[in-house]
This record gives sequence, structure tokens and C-alpha cells, in this order.
Amino acid sequence: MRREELNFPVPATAPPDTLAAINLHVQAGTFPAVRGVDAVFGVGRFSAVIGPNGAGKSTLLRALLGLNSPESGAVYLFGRPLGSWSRPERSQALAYLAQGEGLPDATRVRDVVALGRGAGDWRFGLLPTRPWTEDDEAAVDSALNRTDTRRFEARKVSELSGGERQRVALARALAGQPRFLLLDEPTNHLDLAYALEVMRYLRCEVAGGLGVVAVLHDLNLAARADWLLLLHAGQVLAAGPPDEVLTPRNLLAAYGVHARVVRDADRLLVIPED
Ligand SMILES: Nc1ncnc2c1ncn2[C@@H]1O[C@H](COP(=O)(O)OP(=O)(O)OP(=O)(O)O)[C@@H](O)[C@H]1O
Repeated sequence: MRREELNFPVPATAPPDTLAAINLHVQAGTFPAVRGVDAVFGVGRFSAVIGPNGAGKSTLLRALLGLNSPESGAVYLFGRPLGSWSRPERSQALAYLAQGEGLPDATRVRDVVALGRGAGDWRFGLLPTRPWTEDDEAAVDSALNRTDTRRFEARKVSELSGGERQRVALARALAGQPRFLLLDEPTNHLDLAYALEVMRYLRCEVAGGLGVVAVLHDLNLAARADWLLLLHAGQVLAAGPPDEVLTPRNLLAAYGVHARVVRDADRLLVIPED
């Protein structure tokens, strides 16, 4: 699809207060996984990246974090090319929750969350990058409270359920007080209750000004986002609010599946046809 055929306006420059990809091309190995993607993710907004397996969602997410280098095009953070940010500046502004994020099993929950501050490595016998401060302690307390992990802060990771671990991983990411949080399938392997809980925590953070960009496979969870980016074969098939993107026509084009999209109260529901 050519840029001029996209059904949303492509900014000439990346707006401030955004994380933006402009005409981004990224190779995964030798494969052109992301091909000319334009996308603008805002702070205080819940954005979801959707699309079939192999569409390029994870590759795009990693490019937005600066973890892989684009072939061409660029990523802009707050209007500045990501490449011009120092590594510490970048990791302060952008947090990442990878797919199946591993946590140190033998470590206590509070110490895992403290790692999100990027300081106090002395706890693990490593040289500290800077002294631990009262602000660090307060940020850890706040992240534990906001994810309801405070009540098991003294337990070791090995003593937690999968859903509890995911909340601890979220707390660790939030402890760093990022401006954007990028998550790759954060509800994968979670039961319905835990999945909804993670969505609820993320919603609260968005209300507080965090920009969330989440790769989601469950379209009925994605329907709760403020803004969707639908990828197909490395390109943007559609972008916009859920009711503009989750249409039977787009779902057929992206997934090859006939689906009905119905509105129930204020929610969209995607119902695949057999
Ligand atoms: N190292 C690599 N070498 C070759 N091809 C790769 C490599 N990494 C990824 N790919 C290909 O790039 C494409 C995009 O992969 P990516 O993981 O970004 O897709 P995705 O949309 O996140 O998929 P999924 O939903 O299955 O996780 C896929 O076709 C994948 O096979």
C-alpha cells in the first residue's frame, strides 16, 4: 500500500508529546518485516497494535524502542529522532514489557520492582549506577500500590502465579516513571480475569498521562483501546479509533476471516463467523 493510499493523515513531522514512526522500514534478519509504516502514538492514550501472526507487530515495537535499526525512515520521540537520545534518556522515557518477560525467580518482589529504577544494583552485588534515594523508594512504593503487588512484596518471584508475575513485571516497568510503556502481548497466557485486570491497570496509568502501546491478539481487548494500528504483511492496513479499524472489511483483508462487529452498550464486539 502506498503512503498516499492510507486512510489516515500522515504528519509531515512528528508532533511533540508523541512516539512516532515515519515511513519506517525495518528488516528482521533478511526479511522486510516492517514496510513503510507511519504511526503516531500519543501520551495519555491507549494504543494497540493488532494484525495476524507475522504482520510485523513485534518488529515495529522493537524499532519504536530503538532495539533494532531501521533500514530507512525514522522513529521520533517527542519530536526528536530516537537516535539522537542518549541511552539513559531513552530508557528513562520508554519502558518495555517483552513477551513472556522473565523475572529473577529467587528475588523478592520489592527488589524486582526496585530494578525498574535503574539504580541500587548494590542489592545484587553489582556496582551501583547512582545512589539509591528517597525518590526511588517512593517510586517503588507507588508502583507496588498501583499494581496491587504491595501485599506480596516480601515474597519471592518463584512463589507467584503467572498473573501475579505479570503484575510485578508491570510494576517494575512503572517504577521507572516512563512516559511511554510498550508491551508485547501483555495478556498472553493470562486468564480472562487477569487479562482484564492488566487492562484496567494500564487504563489507570493512561489516565495519569502514560502513553501505552500494546501489541494485542485479542481483538475484543483491543476494542477497548483509544486507537488501533492494524498491520498486515508489514504495512498499515488501517489506523484510527476501534470503530473505524475493526470493520468486517478490514478483518477479512487482514485475517482472511469473516466476522461480525456488533456494539454492546459502549463496547465493540468482534464475532468471527465459522
Ligand atoms: N530473524 C529473522 N529472520 C528472518 N525473518 C524474521 C526474523 N525475525 C522475524 N522474521 C519474520 O518477520 C515477520 C514479522 O515478524 P514479527 O515477529 O514482527 O511479527 P508479529 O506480527 O509480531 O508476529 P506474531 O503475532 O506471530 O508474534 C515474520 O514473518 C517473521 O517470520
